[in-house]
Amino acid sequence: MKVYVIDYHKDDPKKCTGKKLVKLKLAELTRVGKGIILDPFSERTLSINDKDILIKSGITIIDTSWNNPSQNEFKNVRGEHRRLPILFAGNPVHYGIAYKLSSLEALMATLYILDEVDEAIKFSNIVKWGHTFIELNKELLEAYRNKDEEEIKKIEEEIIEKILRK
Ligand SMILES: C[S@@+](CC[C@H](N)C(=O)[O-])C[C@H]1O[C@@H](n2cnc3c(N)ncnc32)[C@H](O)[C@@H]1O
Repeated sequence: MKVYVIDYHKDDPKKCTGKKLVKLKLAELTRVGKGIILDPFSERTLSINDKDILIKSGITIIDTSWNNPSQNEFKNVRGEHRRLPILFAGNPVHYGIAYKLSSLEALMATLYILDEVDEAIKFSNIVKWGHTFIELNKELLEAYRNKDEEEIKKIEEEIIEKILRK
């Protein structure tokens, strides 16, 4: 399984998990999108239907800043764009915030949902807080795992409704 990173060099290099993946040779730098493009602005939601794309062509993470992400940084990248369903960041910068995942967390979530749990856990070991993300989202990740897009959207709607009712 191939992991690619498009790096816009917008974040503190010391905290950047995209750079870390490349440095550890767990991902390859690219300028063109390949396979699944992790794009929080996408209308399509990642699901088990995307597993073939992962296997054949891999996954591309777009490492930009959450402070000022430009939609063009995503739009200009060719490939199969997918957003992740609601999940909460476990990293120290955005802890507890919905949807604002780090590059590494987005990769772990993708692998988990596509039923590659062992791979997701392997990646969680490269940072101190990696396991926190999995623990924090365990119930959600298990609910989304191996499900198709419609099922995932339905689960997500129910979760959001529950949060709003609180
Ligand atoms: C905005 S960058 C932040 C990069 C930061 N330097 C780091 O180390 O995490 C995180 C990237 O992970 C992916 N990502 C994060 N949350 C996502 C979500 N909810 N849906 C889809 N992709 C997401 C996207 O490729 C996104 O651009």
